[in-house]
Amino acid sequence: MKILIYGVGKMGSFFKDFFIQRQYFVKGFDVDPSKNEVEDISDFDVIFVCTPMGQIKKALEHIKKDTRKNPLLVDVASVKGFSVPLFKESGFDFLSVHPLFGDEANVSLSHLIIVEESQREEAWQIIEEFKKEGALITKLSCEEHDKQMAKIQGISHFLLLCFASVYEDMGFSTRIYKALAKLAARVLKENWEMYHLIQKNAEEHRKQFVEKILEFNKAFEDKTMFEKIFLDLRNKLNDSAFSGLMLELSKLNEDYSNLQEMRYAISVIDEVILRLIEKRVEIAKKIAIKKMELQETIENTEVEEEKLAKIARKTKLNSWEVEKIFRQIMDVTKAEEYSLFGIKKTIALIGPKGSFSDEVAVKLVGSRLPLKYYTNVEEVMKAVENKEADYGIVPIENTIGGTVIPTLDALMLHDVEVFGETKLEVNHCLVAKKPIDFKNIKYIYSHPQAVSQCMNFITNYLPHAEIRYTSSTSDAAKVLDDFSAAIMSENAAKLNKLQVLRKGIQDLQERNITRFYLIRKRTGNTVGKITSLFFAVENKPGALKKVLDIFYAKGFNLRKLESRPSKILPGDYVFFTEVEANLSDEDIKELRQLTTFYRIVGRFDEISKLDAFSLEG
Ligand SMILES: O=C(O)C(=O)C[C@]1(C(=O)O)C=C[C@@H](O)C=C1
Repeated sequence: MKILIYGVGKMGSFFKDFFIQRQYFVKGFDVDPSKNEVEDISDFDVIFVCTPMGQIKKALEHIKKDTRKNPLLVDVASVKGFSVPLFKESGFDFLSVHPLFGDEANVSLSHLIIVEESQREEAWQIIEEFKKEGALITKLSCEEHDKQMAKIQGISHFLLLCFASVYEDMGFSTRIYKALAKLAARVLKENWEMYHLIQKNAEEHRKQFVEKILEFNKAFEDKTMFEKIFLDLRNKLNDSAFSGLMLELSKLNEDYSNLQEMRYAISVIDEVILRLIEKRVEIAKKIAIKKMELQETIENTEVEEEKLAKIARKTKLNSWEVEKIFRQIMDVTKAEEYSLFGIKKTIALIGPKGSFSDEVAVKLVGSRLPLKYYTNVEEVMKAVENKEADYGIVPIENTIGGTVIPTLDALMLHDVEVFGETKLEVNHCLVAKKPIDFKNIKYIYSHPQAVSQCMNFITNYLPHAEIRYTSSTSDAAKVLDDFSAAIMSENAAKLNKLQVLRKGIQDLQERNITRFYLIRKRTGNTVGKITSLFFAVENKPGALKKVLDIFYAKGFNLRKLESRPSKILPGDYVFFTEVEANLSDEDIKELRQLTTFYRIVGRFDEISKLDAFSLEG
């Protein structure tokens, strides 16, 4: 296919380069000899007529006179009411298009409006090339095209010409003033006849525009009116960017044959997903304001779980993976909802939702702070130490199971401090997917600590069942089948939609209390009626007694005393104690003399509510 570009101005050059880059045979013809590449225009299959509008008629006459073939002509003029009749009169087959270009940063074709189609093979090939480039194709009638262009071009040119008339170069400028001057200069470089034709079509739009200017001129005298107009316009432009994108989306089809087209389609879809997530967040922020007014928590797990279940039912894809995406979207949404109220702090705890730590967190902050779930104490401590989370909740002791050793060991290793403690009464329940006789339960799933707290019940009622440990009580929910049961809190059972077979199965009825530490990255500034610390003494008789004597002499009661291997030498131990006193610098000085090592883990009081707004740190 041999292509002639008739008129090698700005538009002509674009088409010339476009087809040369795609390996076509292309020549330029121009009245300017420096741009002209051919003497003979008779042997071309396609001729793009890119002359100024006032010269189209002459160009068509020239082509008619000189051509031997029956070329397909391409009309690229921007006022179709003017050009199309001329092409029709010429008697040639022609394709009439209006190419629209991308923004400043992207000068390639972004949109091709087809006004007159042609059944010729060459026309199909040309349009395919534009589609491959990623141009969106819209079909409009001649009248419709000119009507829309009269508005789009007519008003913007009018505005720029008015601006040019008041523009003054003052040697300094703002970005917007400069940008407008640049745009106006661009318009003024073009052929005035074409711009006059555009303005002729835009008479009505110009009139409306001038009326609007006068209306605004009056309204802007009033501050409230200005604010209203300003904010309404802001919304209008936001929405129009969005609806433009949706229009692009609606034009995508699945009939692609080439990689570039498919990639473009996906990039449009990605952009739509992104804008939809942003829109989703904006609406959720409005929900957040309502929730605050109604004193409801930001997080509503019931709403979330219901939505996720619905999504999983609806998707044709891997529902587990799709659910993960939506969980992530909800996390982003919640973070934005929280930040609306200036809440950016997060709490790390052992999850999943419904765990005992989760119950504590909800009790402490009423889920006014975003919660980050981890699988074990070590991970929670690391998250706090690395500032992935601002606070952490870790279990330290249970009335039945005793000290939570992994917590002690992790406190020793990580750069965190305890700034508070809180207690939770733990009530274990035996749960299952549906009602089941105890004798038919083959397996019991739960966390080792929960199992150890319910041993009497298990021995008496479920002696035949095999115990299988899981990393958390509510993780057990995931592995349940029709012949197994799990031990977890009533809260976790509710969250996992499980049946409670028996409540309160723990050995010590009413007294199964777990104590939790509230931790944060070490600041060294903790205060409270209790001090937690590690210390080590020389390996000789009476060394520990001397330390204990200090506490005795000062009348400090010890709530707890544990020893843990130092993990350096066999037989080497580190002691952990909770002293019922706010140890002063003086107390610590005395300690230093009698110990080989000591470390204050924190001074703290019992906390029953954490005020998300006044948390320091
Ligand atoms: O429905 C709400 O309350 C919301 O704030 C929205 C949303 C969500 O992203 O879907 C976010 C937080 C809630 O936990 C539940 C749902």
